[in-house]
Amino acid sequence: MSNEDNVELTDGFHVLMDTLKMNDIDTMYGVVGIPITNLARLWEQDGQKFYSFRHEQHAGYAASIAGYIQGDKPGVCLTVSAPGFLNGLTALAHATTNCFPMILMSGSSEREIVDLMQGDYEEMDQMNIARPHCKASFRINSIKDIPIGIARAIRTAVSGRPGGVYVDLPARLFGQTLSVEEAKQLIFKPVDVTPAQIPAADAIARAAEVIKNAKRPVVMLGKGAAMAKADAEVKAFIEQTGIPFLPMGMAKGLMPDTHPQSAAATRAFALAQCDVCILVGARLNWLMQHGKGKTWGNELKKFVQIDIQANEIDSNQPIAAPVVGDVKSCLSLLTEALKGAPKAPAEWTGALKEKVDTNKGKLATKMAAPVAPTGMNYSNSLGVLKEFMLKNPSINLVNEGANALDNTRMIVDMLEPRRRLDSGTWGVMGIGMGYCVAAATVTGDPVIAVEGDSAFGFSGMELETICRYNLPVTVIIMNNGGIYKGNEEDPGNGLVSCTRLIRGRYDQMMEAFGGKGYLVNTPEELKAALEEAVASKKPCLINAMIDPDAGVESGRIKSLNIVSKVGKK
Ligand SMILES: Cc1ncc(Cn2c(C)c(CCOP(=O)(O)OP(=O)(O)O)sc2=O)c(N)n1
Ligand SMILES: [Mg+2]
Repeated sequence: MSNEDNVELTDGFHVLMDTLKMNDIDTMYGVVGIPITNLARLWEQDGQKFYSFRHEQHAGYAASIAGYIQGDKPGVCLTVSAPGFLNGLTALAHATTNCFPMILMSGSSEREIVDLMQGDYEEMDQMNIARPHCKASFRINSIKDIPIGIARAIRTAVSGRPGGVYVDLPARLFGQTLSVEEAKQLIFKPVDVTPAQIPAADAIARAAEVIKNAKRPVVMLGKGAAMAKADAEVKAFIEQTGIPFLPMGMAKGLMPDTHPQSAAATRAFALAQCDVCILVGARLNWLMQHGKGKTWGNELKKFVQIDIQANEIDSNQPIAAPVVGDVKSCLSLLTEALKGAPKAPAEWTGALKEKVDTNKGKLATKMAAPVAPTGMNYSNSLGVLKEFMLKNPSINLVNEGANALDNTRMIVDMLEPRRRLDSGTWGVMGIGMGYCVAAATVTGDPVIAVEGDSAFGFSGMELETICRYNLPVTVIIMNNGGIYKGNEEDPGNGLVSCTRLIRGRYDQMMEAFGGKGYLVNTPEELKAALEEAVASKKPCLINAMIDPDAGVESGRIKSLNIVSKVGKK
């Protein structure tokens, strides 16, 4: 395109696309509509990937977990203005809470109309609405600012503690033009967006001293260590020190769950009895009972905390040895400082090993239990998946629900890092199908999703998306016919229990979109279906009928559900 001076021109669409490509971004997840449909069309015509979803929240979850898996590059979600932006905002907040690097880009109304509240099409002050829910919120008003605006968004999303960034794109920006020459001068790739952040020498010395004097140390591995891809550094530290480790949900597989130093099978005993806990990219939040109470033996432990965010230190408990920096740098230096130090005391590691072996024996008995007439339970069904994943470790495992989440996390061992992708810090329901699309498209590996039947309901329509892109995804519905359980009595007066669901034929839902559905009632049927489904590399859904009475209310966080003191009035 050129103007009367015969100068070759480009426009906002192409400067944005060229800037994203310059930063190795070749994929967007989203839902098209005014004013971004033609951006998505041009993006695909340029040979880039656009995964078109049925709801922006799931496109956003896909972008959030794509960022987590990639680590040094954010996932990108593109939405229309106002309602589309708001649908994506939950996922942006989820990314920020979980420290996943993600960019939400939404088309928007023009400032002058929004600021005078003159009633534009889908009018909303999106940049300011997003700001409290993400690391940063930018608006790009001029075509010349696109390169620096995207560079800022990428660096903010991936550097330091990663998180979500919002980029507001007023519709008129796309129609602005600029000479191709000038655009070439402006477009750049930011240098070193995830710089090493080296901890202070005295912090390393202090932490090494605390660890050397520990009688009953334990390491807690968080998803921050998994996302940092500190696989080698974690292995070296754990094996040189001999210290037992506990992985948080998404850190499973960073060290194989079958490793002899894993204390996961006796987490409660390890946390209550330890005297020093070394937090590696893990926060002392609600998932760890804030580092206090009976979980921790009702006594203050000595904490060593490795975290890239300085103000995470002392968030819940005093930290005896804070080590602020990136996980790789911190662990390498700490391992060096501990060279030659005695390993963790055999008395402690032996006591843990004994407990681990006992608890694993109990679980094995539960997994081998015969199926009751009322259906499989979580143990004898997930025992099948446990065996399958041990034989096929390079499969992405997506997981959400309550009992479906807690039991899968406890029963199914992970052998590889960044393969277990779950509800994360918020315990949000609805991440399932979006995560499946991203895990399959980012890694190219098969995906298995273990879904509570209620959790699946939040994103179930994206089965059509999964079928449209013919992705190697096997969804297992743990169908107990309810939220937590499926047998709660109806309250009478023709009302239906608030926790009950239809124990439906989700397998037929998958068949409706051309995928393969299986209905299974026994572990044997589940095993056969799982093997066939994953081998097919096609979209499949296994509807696993689970005893409605098998679960417990709210999994292991029942205490968070306040119960009325006055009962029914
Ligand atoms: C967005 C959202 N809504 C509601 C909830 C509350 N919730 C809900 C609705 C869950 C579903 C539990 O039922 P399920 O069928 O998925 O799993 P199980 O029946 O196997 O426990 S777990 C849970 O915390 C949530 N965490 N997130
Ligand atoms: Mg359920």
